[in-house]
Amino acid sequence: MHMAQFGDLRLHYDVTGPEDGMPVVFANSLGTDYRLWDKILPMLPADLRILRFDKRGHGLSDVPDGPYSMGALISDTEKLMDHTGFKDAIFVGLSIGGMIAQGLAAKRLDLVRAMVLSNTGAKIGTRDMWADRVAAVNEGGLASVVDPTMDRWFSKPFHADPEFPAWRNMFLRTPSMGWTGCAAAIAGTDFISSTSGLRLPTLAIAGSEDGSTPPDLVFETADLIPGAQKELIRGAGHLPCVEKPVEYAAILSAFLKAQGAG
Ligand SMILES: O=C(O)CC1=CCC(=O)O1
Repeated sequence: MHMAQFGDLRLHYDVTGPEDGMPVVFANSLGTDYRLWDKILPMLPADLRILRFDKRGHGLSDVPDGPYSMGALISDTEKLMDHTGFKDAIFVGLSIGGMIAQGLAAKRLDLVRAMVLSNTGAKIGTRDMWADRVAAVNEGGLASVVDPTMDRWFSKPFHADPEFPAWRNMFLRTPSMGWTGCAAAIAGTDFISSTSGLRLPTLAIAGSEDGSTPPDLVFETADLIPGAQKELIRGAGHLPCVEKPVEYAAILSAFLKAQGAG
C-alpha cells in the first residue's frame, strides 16, 4: 500500500512486478477502485511492471472538493507516473480511465507508448445526462443511482453471481463527492478532435451488454486512430475485466505481447 503526495492531494497506488519489466499502467472507471483489475493481473505475462491507482475521490485516495476537471485527473496521473518512474508505458484505461489515457497520450507521449481503450469513448454521454445523475446523487447519494448503474455495469446473468454484491458495495462506498467530481470531468470532456490526432498502437475493447459505453461508441472512438484494433467481448457489460476475466486477459495479453511483453 503506497501513498504519493502532490500538494494537498494524496493518491493511493500499488506497484508490482520486476523493476526492469515492461511498464503497464491501469486506470479504472467511475465508482471503482484499483481492485477492478485484481482478477486479470495473475493471467497477464509475468514480466510486467504494473502501476495501479485510485484516482482522486475514489478508493483510499483523498477526496478533494469537486467538481474536478479532466485536466486535473490527467495531471494527477502524469504526476504519479513521474513519481513512480513509469514512462513509455502501455496505458490501460477503462471508461473514465480510457479518457485519461487519451488525454495523457495527447499531452505526454513520452509517458504513453500504446493504449488500451476499454469500454470508453472520446466523449461519454451528454452534459444533461451527467447533470441529471449528479443532481440525483447530490439529493439521494449513490444509493439513488445504484440499480441503473449496476444494469449498465453488468449483464443480467452476472447480477446472480456471488461476487455481484461486492461490486455493488464498492460503488455504494465511493464518496459522493468523488463520484460527482469525476462525473463533472466526464461531462466536460470531448476528446474527438485530439484523439483523432493520436498515432500510437491502440487496442479498443467493448462489452456486448455495456449500457454505459456501448460497442458502437467504443469502436467509433477506436476508428479515430488509424490501425486501432477492435475486440468485442460477448456477454459482458461495462466491466468485462470483472465479468469475463479470462477473455479479457487473453485479449490484453496478446496486445501486450505484440508490444514486446513476455
Ligand atoms: O456510471 C456508469 O455508467 C459507468 C461509467 C461511465 C463513465 C465511467 O467511468 O463509468
